[in-house]
Amino acid sequence: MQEKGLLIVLSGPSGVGKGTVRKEIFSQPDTAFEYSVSATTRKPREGELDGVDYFFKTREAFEEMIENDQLLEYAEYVGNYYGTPVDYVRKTLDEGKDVFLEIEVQGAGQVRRKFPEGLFIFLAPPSLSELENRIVTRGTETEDLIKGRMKAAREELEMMELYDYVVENDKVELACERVKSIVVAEHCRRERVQYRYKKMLEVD
Ligand SMILES: Nc1nc2c(ncn2[C@@H]2O[C@H](COP(=O)(O)OP(=O)(O)O)[C@@H](O)[C@H]2O)c(=O)[nH]1
Ligand SMILES: Nc1ncnc2c1ncn2[C@@H]1O[C@H](COP(=O)(O)OP(=O)(O)O)[C@@H](O)[C@H]1O
Repeated sequence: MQEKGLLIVLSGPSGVGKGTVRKEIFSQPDTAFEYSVSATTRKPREGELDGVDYFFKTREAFEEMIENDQLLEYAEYVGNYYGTPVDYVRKTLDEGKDVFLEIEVQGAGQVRRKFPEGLFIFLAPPSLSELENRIVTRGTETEDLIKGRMKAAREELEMMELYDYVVENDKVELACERVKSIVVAEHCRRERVQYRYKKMLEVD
């Protein structure tokens, strides 16, 4: 039987740099994880592509996905739905590949209940003021939305203790290295290595 891949969940407050760290990880040629593209009802930002950055959906289409049980998790965040299509995740894990989710903390909580064997990594900002700087300098939000995101961020930071690992995103390259090292260590810690040896011993 094919050994299953590892479900890696990167979460943390909005504006901490999840998207930035994820893009950097996936731009590196030695990264062997598969990225799970999320569905959302938020409008595409300039340069974003359907099916690459997100599957952009209407509210009706998204609600249909919820009703048809097509989402592993979903959350409504600052007025929009975000969710993880479940088929891709299951299929890819069954193929023995690691799947990487980059999602906000409500959704990560749902994934934890469904996939307790997943690897849950919390990306933390160096400070609250730096988090606010990042949300402001990104410049995609109005003042009201920034306030909403900061309020959510404070609550989200309290969820940190439910995670397997906390990675500080001080410098993007360092944060990426930490995430990748954790995944390597996790593979060594779990049955994967033992499983391979068991197979070898069975053959001999
Ligand atoms: N629960 C959940 N959250 C998601 C998903 N995809 C993206 N998010 C999160 O939704 C939040 C808002 O995303 P977005 O509008 O792209 O803004 P940004 O990531 O803050 O630039 C971020 O915290 C994302 O990580 C998903 O499939 N499920
Ligand atoms: N380590 C970092 N140092 C400084 N700025 C960062 C760092 N990581 C991300 N940023 C910036 O912070 C802002 C928010 O990052 P983003 O990846 O959109 O966050 P998230 O996906 O968590 O909402 C962006 O302007 C990004 O360039």
